[in-house]
Amino acid sequence: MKNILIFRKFPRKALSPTSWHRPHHLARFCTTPAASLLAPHRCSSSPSRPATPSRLLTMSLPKSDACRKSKVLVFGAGNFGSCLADHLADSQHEVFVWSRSPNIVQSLNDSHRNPEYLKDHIFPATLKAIGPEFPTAETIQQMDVLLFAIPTEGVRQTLAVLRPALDEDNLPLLIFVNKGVEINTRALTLEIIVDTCGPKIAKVATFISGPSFAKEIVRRQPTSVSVASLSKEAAQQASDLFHQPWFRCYTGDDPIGVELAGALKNVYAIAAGMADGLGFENNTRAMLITRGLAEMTRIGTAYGASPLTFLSLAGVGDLFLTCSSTASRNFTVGYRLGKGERLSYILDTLGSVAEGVSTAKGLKKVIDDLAVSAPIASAVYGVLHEDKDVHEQAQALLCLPAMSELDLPSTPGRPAQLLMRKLGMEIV
Ligand SMILES: NC(=O)c1ccc[n+]([C@@H]2O[C@H](COP(=O)([O-])OP(=O)(O)OC[C@H]3O[C@@H](n4cnc5c(N)ncnc54)[C@H](O)[C@@H]3O)[C@@H](O)[C@H]2O)c1
Ligand SMILES: O=P(O)(O)OC[C@H](O)CO
Repeated sequence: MKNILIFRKFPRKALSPTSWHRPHHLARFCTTPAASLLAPHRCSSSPSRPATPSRLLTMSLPKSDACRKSKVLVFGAGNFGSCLADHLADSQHEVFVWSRSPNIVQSLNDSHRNPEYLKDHIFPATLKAIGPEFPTAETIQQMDVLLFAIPTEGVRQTLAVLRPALDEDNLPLLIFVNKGVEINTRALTLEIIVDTCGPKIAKVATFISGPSFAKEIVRRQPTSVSVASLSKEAAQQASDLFHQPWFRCYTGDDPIGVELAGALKNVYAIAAGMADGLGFENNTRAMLITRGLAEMTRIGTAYGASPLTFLSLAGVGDLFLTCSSTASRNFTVGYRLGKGERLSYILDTLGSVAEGVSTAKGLKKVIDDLAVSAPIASAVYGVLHEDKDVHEQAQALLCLPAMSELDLPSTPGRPAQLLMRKLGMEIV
């Protein structure tokens, strides 16, 4: 696969080994009695800033190019944008976060708190918020890394505004963490990037996905993610940027699979939540996770992704997390539907995005186009967007005829091949 690397060498300054081994907020939680090593604890000078289990303080990463300081601009100060900005600022990078909300910008800068998301968390004082105006071309051009943490429906518009500020011969690293499919076009983010920024930029775009609740990352609970790009070098650089003992990165070259997995698992999390809300128990959840994985793999393979990607952190890892926790917004939407609440009321009161609701719509078109069997996703679509009764959909699923367990489509790959052609590349 031929690939031209065009992004700028980053970062510029080397971190000192001390700061690398002990990110700044951890330095405030120095020694801890052995008995409390595993319990998150608090520092008297910063009472609400939670610590990493302190034995991590003794861990260090090998010195490499990663031990350098980058200038990062995060688009979106919601749960995930704020949490990743926090993580990178703690790793001594110079981090800016853009928000459309003047209230969030002011509060992050003045009191180091986000008044709408992760409200209990105190962010590093080094983190700077900008907005509500879109960042200027001058600001964008100073960055080594642009990190997009906004819902998929906002990516096309954001990239269209941003594009004139990008110099194809001197690109920052571009990282996307959204997990969804665009409703009207059924496009993945890689395709949105090709459409708005062109193939040269899309070839180096990098996608991070995996089991990663924002509220646990800010408490430095050990977390792992998949980092995928068509450019090996871009994936490695993104991994170097994020990798820490409590945030482990695993690189790969199947961005289409990683993206699809991240988007699809949200739909199955809604299904698992519905089952819980209806009163079904553990066997049923395990069935939904396993059959959901089979569906995801079938859809992904028909699309042209590698079936193995669905066994990754972005695949089964995130599916397992999101289908088994009430901390998931998608699971919560399903649970409340199962309990009989109306979707419009649930979305009005959720306070944050549940990407599975819009993805189920885009995904339905993908499933129909591919003529792939995805009864669980279709049932979720029926409840969300065709006003079908959740009990009836569950019953219809349970009454499906017996089938073969591990069928994969025999002629996979059309949409991915079309996308690769747009990129001037072929799947090998
Ligand atoms: N929260 C998590 O734990 C988590 C983990 C991994 C991935 N993600 C993914 O990250 C993405 C963002 O999720 P989140 O949890 O931060 O959502 P959120 O609802 O908490 O925040 C979304 C942010 O994006 C902003 N936004 C929305 N539309 C926008 C637009 N058109 N232009 C600019 N900004 C816009 C909102 O104002 C808000 O600040 C989603 O795709 C989600 O699936 C979230
Ligand atoms: O709260 P959810 O359902 O959007 O899940 C958040 C993340 O995607 C979990 O990895």
